[in-house]
Amino acid sequence: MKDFTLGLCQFMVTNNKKENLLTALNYIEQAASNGCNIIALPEVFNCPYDNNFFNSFSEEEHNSETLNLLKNAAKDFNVYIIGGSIIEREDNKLYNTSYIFSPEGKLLDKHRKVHLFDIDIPNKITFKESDTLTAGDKLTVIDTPYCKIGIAICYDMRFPEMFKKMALSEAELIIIPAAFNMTTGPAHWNLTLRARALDNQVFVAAISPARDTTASYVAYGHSLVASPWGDIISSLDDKPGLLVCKIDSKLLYNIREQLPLLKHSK
Ligand SMILES: NC(=O)CC(=O)C(=O)O
Repeated sequence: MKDFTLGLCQFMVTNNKKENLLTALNYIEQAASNGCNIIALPEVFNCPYDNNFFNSFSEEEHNSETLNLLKNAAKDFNVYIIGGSIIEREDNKLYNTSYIFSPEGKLLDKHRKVHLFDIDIPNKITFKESDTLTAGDKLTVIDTPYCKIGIAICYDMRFPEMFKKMALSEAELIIIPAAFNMTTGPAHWNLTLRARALDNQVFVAAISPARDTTASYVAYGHSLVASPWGDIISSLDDKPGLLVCKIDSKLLYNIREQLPLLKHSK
């Protein structure tokens, strides 16, 4: 692992795909001009997070205006892009999928959300992703010249065993496009992200859409970076914003040496 600068783009997602793509591109350009080497977008960043929109906003990988834009942006700005997630369509099935591009514009890998968000908290929030989506079934850890990056999507973060597997596959940074809501966000967002970082002695970066109180699903916001010590080293509030965070590789090496949790794990 070596030092680098991470950019998290937290913006408002609307029901106009073209507008969302333009916003994403503007944020990527701004992050690149602030020296970011790795830039990440929110969960389902080109479409409202709502089952009613998923099918009509879905795209096939081989013919996707969103993936073309991300690929070209990665090349034009010479950066790694963790493309939040989009609704991917394949063989009449829909997936919540994150695509990762290299600075050469090469598709390095993709991660399909493994744990679908099916919850029912009476009078608070009910959501059933499995009404429209199919779950992914693989772990995603990619190698870059900066560090090994694990990818998880939102509800995946609640499953510590998945994060342990990524850490054992040598992930040093885990990036999580996510969209918690106004019930689970205040209760669990910081706690869960800090715990995943501390347990696995990795940097954790979570990127949410900005909060839109008029949306059917109101995202919590609060994109953040947690360190391998388990503290929050940089964060946003609920409004649109760009988070630029310098990642100090020494921090990870020192913490792993001084408190060798991964070595002692049985
Ligand atoms: N939206 C999700 O996938 C997860 C979430 O909001 C939560 O776990 O809370």
